[in-house]
Amino acid sequence: MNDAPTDPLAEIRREIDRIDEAMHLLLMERGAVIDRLVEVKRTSETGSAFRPGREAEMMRRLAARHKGHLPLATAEHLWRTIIATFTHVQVPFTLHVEQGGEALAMHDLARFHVGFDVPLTGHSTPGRVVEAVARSTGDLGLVRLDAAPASIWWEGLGGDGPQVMARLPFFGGEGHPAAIPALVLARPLGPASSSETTIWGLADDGDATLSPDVETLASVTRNGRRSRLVAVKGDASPAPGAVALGGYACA
Ligand SMILES: O=C(O)C(=O)C[C@]1(C(=O)O)C=C[C@@H](O)C=C1
Repeated sequence: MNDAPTDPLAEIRREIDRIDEAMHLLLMERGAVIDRLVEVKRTSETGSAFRPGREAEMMRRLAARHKGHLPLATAEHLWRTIIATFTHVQVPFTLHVEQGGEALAMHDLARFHVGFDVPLTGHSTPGRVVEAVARSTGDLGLVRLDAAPASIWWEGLGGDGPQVMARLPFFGGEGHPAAIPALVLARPLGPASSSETTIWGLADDGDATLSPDVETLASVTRNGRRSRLVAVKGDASPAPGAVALGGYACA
């Protein structure tokens, strides 16, 4: 009989190694499943593998089962990195990031969401991000949600051009490491996008009032003409003449 005392630290480390190996094996297995997904998914229709509605569902489930010491933001970052990496594996893309003001926070937000396999290109204004996404087939854009921006940058959204696909931070909350408010842009993705909340652009002479459930995200007044970017739950137009500019799912 071997009655040598077991080293509790060595035992715990063996447990950690077992868990790490299982996680690594599962991640590699996930990669093989993605290979099968590529064959059945009709990515060629949009030129992008990004599926924001599906990602929102996955994030909600992640939050619902989350407990213990690991911060939810860390779990979110790990999964965002995994998902973005597998999005890039399916169809390579660049993330165009507005880095005019708050450049460091925007860079952190980008890396929090896409990890390090997705290349980033910085742009000095949101308008340049919109143009870069418009010129691409499947690139994504990240623009800061500034309530009083220097330009009506959303004039470049809509139609066949870039649209709003997600709003960040998805969870946010106290102490979130990447909480700068921003919008994710992409060329139209068809049914892969979400319109739980829709985004609209509208202009008036400064006299139109909107219903209280309309959230104004940004507003610019020029020569007495006010242009606003607004968000509304559901898909009902907030005002006559409002132009739909995308939509997103919330946590
Ligand atoms: O479900 C898909 O369509 C996928 O491409 C898979 C996956 C993932 O890695 O889970 C990757 C990209 C999408 O944005 C959503 C999810």
